[in-house]
Amino acid sequence: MATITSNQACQDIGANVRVLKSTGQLRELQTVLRDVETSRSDFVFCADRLIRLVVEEGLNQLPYSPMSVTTPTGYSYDGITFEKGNCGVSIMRSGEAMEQGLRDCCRSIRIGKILIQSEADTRQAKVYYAKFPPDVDSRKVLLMYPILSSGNTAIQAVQVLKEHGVKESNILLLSLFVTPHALKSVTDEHPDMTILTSEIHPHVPVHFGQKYFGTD
Ligand SMILES: O=P(O)(O)OC[C@H]1O[C@H](OP(=O)(O)OP(=O)(O)O)[C@H](O)[C@@H]1O
Repeated sequence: MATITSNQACQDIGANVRVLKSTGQLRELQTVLRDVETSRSDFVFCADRLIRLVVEEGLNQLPYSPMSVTTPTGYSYDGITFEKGNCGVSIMRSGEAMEQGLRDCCRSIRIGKILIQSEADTRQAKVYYAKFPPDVDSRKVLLMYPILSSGNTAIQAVQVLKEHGVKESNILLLSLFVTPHALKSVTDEHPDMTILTSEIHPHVPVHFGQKYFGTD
């Protein structure tokens, strides 16, 4: 069993933190998502493209085994097959925007959900709902949340997973935009979890959920 921990599509920028390699396409998507003039339709279209890039690269972080197949011409090809035993968990609401990108790659993957809301005055994150596959503690978990601003929501979600028996090292947090502050908070709190993002930047599009779903 092996994993591709570093490849041409992303860079390791510290223990368990990976960032997609910056390309023109990636930069344009990040620009459109930040632009106040972007229509909702363009926003959703570009968000879905960026989500797909992060999800595809997230799948590259999962373990695989060698597998040989026979081609129609009788040639034996030494390929690979990814290990079973993965699941997704989306943090509501904006993490739900990433579910389709994951399903497009892993047709029948199980997807759990967590609802966490921050108190307006204290910014304290509180868990309202959590549903996971029954054997979540033995699975690799692709935790989905597009924006890490303070990081409080993600920190709380990982805590809930740990309370359900998931090992930190089995969690891969997929995010689109992360602030340096959130990155430090999350990695200080949960150092064995892996984080994959498209960008670390002090200004993240905090309007993501509102604009993607068109609700306040
Ligand atoms: O890292 P944190 O500081 O916890 O914040 C993460 C996200 O949550 C907030 O959005 P919102 O409450 O609208 O979340 P939602 O879109 O998921 O509903 C905030 O604007 C960020 O986009």
